[in-house]
Amino acid sequence: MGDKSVANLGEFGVIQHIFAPIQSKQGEGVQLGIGDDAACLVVPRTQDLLATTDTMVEGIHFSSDADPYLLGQKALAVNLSDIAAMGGLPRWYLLSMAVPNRTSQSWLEEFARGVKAASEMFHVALVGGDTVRSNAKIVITVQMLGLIGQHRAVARSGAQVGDRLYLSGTLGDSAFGLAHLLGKLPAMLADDVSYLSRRHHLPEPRIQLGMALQDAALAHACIDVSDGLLADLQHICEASQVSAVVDVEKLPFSESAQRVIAQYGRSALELALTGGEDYELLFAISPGAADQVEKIVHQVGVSLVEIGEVVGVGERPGVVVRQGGEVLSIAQSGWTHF
Ligand SMILES: Nc1ncnc2c1ncn2[C@@H]1O[C@H](COP(=O)(O)OP(=O)(O)OP(=O)(O)O)[C@@H](O)[C@H]1O
Ligand SMILES: Cc1ncc(C[n+]2csc(CCOP(=O)(O)O)c2C)c(N)n1
Ligand SMILES: [Mg+2]
Repeated sequence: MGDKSVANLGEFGVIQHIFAPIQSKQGEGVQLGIGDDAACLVVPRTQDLLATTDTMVEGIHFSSDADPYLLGQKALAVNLSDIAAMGGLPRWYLLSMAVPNRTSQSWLEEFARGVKAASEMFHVALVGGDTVRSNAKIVITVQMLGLIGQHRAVARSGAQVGDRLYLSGTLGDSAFGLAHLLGKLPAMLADDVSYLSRRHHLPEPRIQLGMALQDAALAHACIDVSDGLLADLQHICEASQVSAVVDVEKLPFSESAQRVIAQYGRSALELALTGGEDYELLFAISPGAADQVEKIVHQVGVSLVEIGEVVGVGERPGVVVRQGGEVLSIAQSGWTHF
């Protein structure tokens, strides 16, 4: 197909030749999939349905020269991460694209190859979508549907005073990778650039962790860190009507991130806490449940560290960051679109 534009294929050509082949066989629980006016899905009687959506816009969520294969994987990963944060099992998804005429067929094919790779890796089935022309930028929307036991969804609103706050994986890698790509934080070792930019382009949705926490009824509240640790912790605080204290000394940083912070100091530290797109799980558990956390670490093979605690609400819900006994004042808590 070379570098011909998608305009050569036409709307139904794009669906038939590029998107439909992502789903080569009927997914489990799919009564009607791609090709009808709506998909028809079988939700088992004993389960609740989780539904989430995330949009990615060229120039806002990814640069025009981003690798379409990785972008396809990321479009799914950010949605899978939201299902993970609820403790559910992702099952089905819809994919909607607004595509300008200038887009090449090979770009779209690579994108679809990335979507297919992620959907096979995480066992989710494409059941529909929408394909339209854009007069400017590429816009990608995924809606992810998942299943969870009845009334078992882990909300943001259950954090209790005295709870310990835990974070999976490491913090700030994605923000550092992006900053370097955008020409900020230029001084980095080549190995760090490749690790950090990979963490930016290819987040790992913590599905097994979310399900294990839910299964053990361990997390009182959970959120995935997409806007930044401080912003997303603030969301838990507001939903739960509590406040939180985070200790910088406890935060988990990768070796690459530690080198960036050593090089750039306070501004890099603030970026790690506020940059976002970590797609790690942040959750609150009872102070007596630390042993169970260790079991889950072994079960799912993802590191979990205690980063702070839940405190009384005070005047209003808020997050305090402490370092060496002092309170750090950080102006921006995370990413906002407007
Ligand atoms: N246009 C909208 N209409 C209805 N609900 C919306 C709309 N935009 C966002 N929401 C809802 O508001 C809540 C917060 O949305 P937000 O997009 O910040 O989710 P998030 O998981 O915190 O972030 P991310 O978008 O990075 O996944 C979610 O419950 C979402 O479904
Ligand atoms: C080119 C480019 N510039 C900036 C960013 C950073 N960025 C965009 S959206 C977002 C938060 C999550 O989005 P949402 O809340 O929409 O899920 C972040 C941190 C990027 N990824 N690419
Ligand atoms: Mg989320």
